[in-house]
Order: sequence, then structure tokens, then C-alpha cells
Amino acid sequence: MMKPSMLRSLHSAVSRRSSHVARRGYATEPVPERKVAILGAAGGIGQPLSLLLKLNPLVSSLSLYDIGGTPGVAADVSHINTRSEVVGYQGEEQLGKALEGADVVIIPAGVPRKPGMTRDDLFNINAGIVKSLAAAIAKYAPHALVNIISNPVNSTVPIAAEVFKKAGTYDEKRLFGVTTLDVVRAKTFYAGKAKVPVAEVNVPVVGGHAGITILPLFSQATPQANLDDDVIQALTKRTQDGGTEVVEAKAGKGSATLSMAYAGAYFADACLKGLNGVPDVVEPSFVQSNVTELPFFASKVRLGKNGVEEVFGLGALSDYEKQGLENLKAELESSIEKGIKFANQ
Ligand SMILES: NC(=O)c1ccc[n+]([C@@H]2O[C@H](COP(=O)([O-])OP(=O)(O)OC[C@H]3O[C@@H](n4cnc5c(N)ncnc54)[C@H](O)[C@@H]3O)[C@@H](O)[C@H]2O)c1
Ligand SMILES: O=C(O)C[C@H](O)C(=O)O
Repeated sequence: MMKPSMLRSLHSAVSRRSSHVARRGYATEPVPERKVAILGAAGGIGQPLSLLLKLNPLVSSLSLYDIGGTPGVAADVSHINTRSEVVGYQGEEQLGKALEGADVVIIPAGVPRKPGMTRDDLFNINAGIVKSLAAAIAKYAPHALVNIISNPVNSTVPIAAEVFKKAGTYDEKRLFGVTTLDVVRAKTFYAGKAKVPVAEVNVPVVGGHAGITILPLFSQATPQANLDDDVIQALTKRTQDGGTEVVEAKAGKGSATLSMAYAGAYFADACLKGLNGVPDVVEPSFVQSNVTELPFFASKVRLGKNGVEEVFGLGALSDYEKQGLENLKAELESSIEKGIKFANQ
């Protein structure tokens, strides 16, 4: 996966490879051609996400779509001397071209929260946006891996699934709700309390992506730090409220964009590695699932040439986590049902 420390060396590595290929006239390490489309590319997440994907050597074609503003973002990002070609598309009439041939489609389109709002308060606007973008994906990129960032993720993923079912293109292995930011936060907060190097930390986060539906499993965190129960409870609450912490700090100017772009680029990189046949690519995602009785659930998944190759279970839970799991089910179920109902109206 693309770690922050790798970003600095990435540019020089890519430049070295490009000049080597140019000198010899053929690629010494064949890297498959991969098109990534970002829908909502001119937004707060979309722009830094476009930048990070332009730095990813696995991407050969970067397609930046939004209702407006993408010619400028594409012109800007395209001046970076890395592998991919960048094209900006704006307006619905260009959406088909933006999607055609895409291997991975990332959707950060939609409105963000303001202080005092829940993610569900975004449903009325974002549900319609995701529904129409999913219909276009079914038509123009039916085999792409789809990474949904738009909130409320607990509802927008089921919406996309229903749209794909109706279009006859649904493949549960290819649809992902991006919950990577929850894991990024859990790792950061845990490392701070446990006083261990953050780069060594792993924390599974399961459930969904809103408030109490976000369930970090600190009992399975590594390295183990034997933190007191009250510290674990505070870490759990901080992870669940991580998004709200940013919304309040931004004071009306939106929600997490930069950390989300990092998390989205990280997950897209994992999807590309899986498609390219890299073994043992395991990341968390909100996917169709049999892990609990709920039809969608976030847990670790193995990514491969067809998307989801394996959905991992919960492992051993502490009593506190067992209770957290029971507590989240009603809210998660109702958000999933709300999405399904909306898509079928
Ligand atoms: N999954 C997560 O962890 C996570 C984290 C942060 C934010 N989010 C969500 O991501 C979404 C975007 O956040 P942001 O801060 O980038 O918002 P933003 O308002 O800065 O950008 C959204 C972009 O979407 C575009 N857009 C709107 N309708 C569109 C359509 N039909 N087709 C294409 N593009 C369209 C807008 O023009 C804008 O450029 C929000 O819903 C937010 O809640 C999710
Ligand atoms: O909190 C939000 O509304 C945005 C996002 O879901 C996040 O977790 O940062």
C-alpha cells in the first residue's frame, strides 16, 4: 500500500522508470494499463485524491469528472511528470466518456456535513447523486470496481447495489464502501495513547461508517499495549467521532478532505494491486457480507483480480466490543434499508 513515506520516493522512482523505458523503447517491468475515474474530482476530496492518484505508478489513465471545474483540475494535475494521462470531463453529457474503460471508479461526489449534522442528514441530496452516477456506471463501466466515499456510506452502498441489480450488472465483489479513514484514525489515535510507532500499528475497524456503527476492535490491535478499559472506551469514542471532530474544527467549511483523499488513494491502490494479481492484499471495506445477519458490513476483505476474493470475520471480541456490535446493528440495518427503499422508489 502507498504509505506517506513512500510518496517522496514515488516521484523519483516513476521518473527513473519512465526515462529507462524511453531509452530502451520497451518496458522492462510490464505494468498493466489501468484507468481510474474519479466522480466528484473538483471537490474538497476530489482534488487531493486526483493528485495522489497522479502519483500512483499503477494508474495509466486518470479520468476526472465533475459537474464543473474539472478542466482546470485536469490541466493542473496533468503537468505532473508521472505515468498517467489525465483528462477532465464536466457535465452529464461527458460522463459516459469519463467512465468508458475504467477499471476503478471512485465516487467522492456529494455534499459534506456542517456542524450539528449527521451523515444521514446528507441523504436527501447525496442519495440521488449516487443513484444517478451508479446508473451511469452500470451503462458505461459495468465491470469496474466501484469505491463509494459519498455519505451516508451505510446507505449509498446499498443504493448503488440496487441500481446495479436493476441494470443486471450487480457483482457484489466489485462494490465497496470506503471505510479506510476509520482505520487510519484508529491507528493514529491508538499509536498516540499506546506510545508505539504509528507505522507499526494495526487496528481492525468493523461495522459501518457513521457514529456508533464504526466499531474499532482495539482488543485485536497490534502491537498490544494493555491499555485500561477507560482509555479503550475513550479511543473508541474518538474514532467514532473522528469525522465530527474535523467537521467542528472546519466550522462550516466542510468535512475531512485531505485525510480522506489519503485514505481513498490508499484503498484505490489496494484495489489496483488486487486487479494486477498482487497476493495478500487485505484492507477493510463496507461490502455485501455474511459476517453478521446484516446484508452489508465492514470488515477486512482480500482483494484480487475479481475484486473481493474473501470477506474476513470478526475474530475474538472483548465484552465491550460484543456490546458495541449489538448496539450498532439497529442503526446500520435501518440505514441499509433506507438506501434500498430509496433506490427502488
Ligand atoms: N467515506 C468517508 O470516510 C468520507 C470522508 C469524508 C467525506 N466523505 C463524503 O464525501 C463527500 C464529498 O465531500 P467533499 O468534502 O469532497 O465535498 P465537496 O462539496 O468539496 O465536493 C463534492 C464535489 O462533488 C461534486 N458533485 C456534486 N454532484 C455531482 C454529480 N452529480 N456528479 C459529479 N460530481 C458531483 C461537486 O461539484 C463537488 O465538486 C461528502 O458526501 C462527504 O460526506 C466521506
Ligand atoms: O464526518 C463526515 O461527515 C465525513 C466523513 O464521513 C468522515 O468520517 O470524516
